[in-house]
Order: sequence, then structure tokens, then C-alpha cells
Amino acid sequence: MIIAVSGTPGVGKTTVAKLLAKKLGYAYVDLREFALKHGVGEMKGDELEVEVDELAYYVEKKLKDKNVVLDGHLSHLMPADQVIILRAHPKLIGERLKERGYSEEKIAENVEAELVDVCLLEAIEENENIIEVDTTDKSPEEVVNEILDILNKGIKRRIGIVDWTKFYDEIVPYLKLGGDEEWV
Ligand SMILES: Nc1ncnc2c1ncn2[C@@H]1O[C@H](COP(=O)(O)OP(=O)(O)OP(=O)(O)O)[C@@H](O)[C@H]1O
Repeated sequence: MIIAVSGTPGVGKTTVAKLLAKKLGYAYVDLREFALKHGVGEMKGDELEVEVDELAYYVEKKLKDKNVVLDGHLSHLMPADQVIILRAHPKLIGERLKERGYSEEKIAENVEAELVDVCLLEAIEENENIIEVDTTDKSPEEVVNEILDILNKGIKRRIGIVDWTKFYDEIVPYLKLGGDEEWV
């Protein structure tokens, strides 16, 4: 069984995926390292640009019959049996990425992606089995226990649990609004 753990950068995918794999006794697979290992994608500066279909082909071929937790911000586009989309208050994403030294532009891009549910919407296009978990104010342990609880109940789909637009005023400072052009 392939369980994909996805979400906006900084949401906690790696932390949660490793712990989830440990508790389930599954192998942990970092999708970026998996791509590199199989020669998928091209390095553009620090970033690895991959062809999603090519990566999905290798995931299907190499991991299909294994018990793995797949970690990566493209994992929701892979042929997984179960997708977990982690969510966090966009302000938290902004603070974590600021701490990592990301540029204002990169922070704004990711905060906005979390605000408007980009990962979730992409996942819905690809997979029926999606569980969304709000990690805000929870420890990684609590998040993993929540995931295990849902899976143990046989629930495969639980979406629409957060609406960050309610907190728009708190999120605005992290966004780059208006661009360079003046409104006339
Ligand atoms: N409930 C939580 N779940 C997961 N991570 C949490 C939680 N609370 C705090 N954190 C912290 O948030 C940070 C998330 O970092 P992590 O590398 O796991 O995110 P990521 O989504 O994998 O990022 P990236 O996509 O950039 O690799 C870690 O420092 C982690 O300790």
C-alpha cells in the first residue's frame, strides 16, 4: 500500500511521514531522492524539475506492491492508495519558511498556495482517497495518531475541513499583493 503525504512546503510532511512510516512499519520514501535515484528530472539551480508522469511511472513500477509512506509535495499526484494532505494555518507556513530563510516571494507563493487549497484541489483531480488533516496547534505525534485513527476506522475520504479565508487579515502580511504595476 502506498500512502502519500503531501501539502504545502513547511507544513510538516517529512516529520509526519517519517513518524507515520515508523508506526505502521512501512518504508519511508522521500520522493525527491527517489526521483534522483531513478534519473527522473533535471536540476535547475537548487531545484529538481520533474516530469510528473515519468515520476508516476517509476512509482508504479518500483513501489506498487510495497508498503511505503511517500513524502513530497508532488506525492499527491502519484499513484497512491491513500493520500494524506496536511494543512496548517498559512501564517504558520509563513513563519516556518521565514525561519528557513526563504525569499519573500517564495514565502508569499507558498502562503497563498495554502490559503487557496492548491494541493487539495490538485489531489482531488487525481485521487478519490484523500484525508485532510489540520496540523495547526497539534504535535507531530497527535497528527500521526489522528491519521492512524481515521485509517483504522476504514475512512478513506475526509476533505473540506479547513477554510483559511476566515483568517485573511492575519494572512495578508505574508502575501505579495498588487504586483509591480500601478492600478489606474
Ligand atoms: N504538527 C506538526 N506536524 C509536523 N511538523 C510540525 C508540527 N508542528 C511543528 N512542526 C514542525 O514544522 C516543521 C516542518 O518541517 P518539515 O520539513 O517536516 O516540513 P515539510 O512539509 O516536509 O517541508 P518541505 O516540503 O519544505 O520539505 C518541523 O520543524 C516540525 O518540527
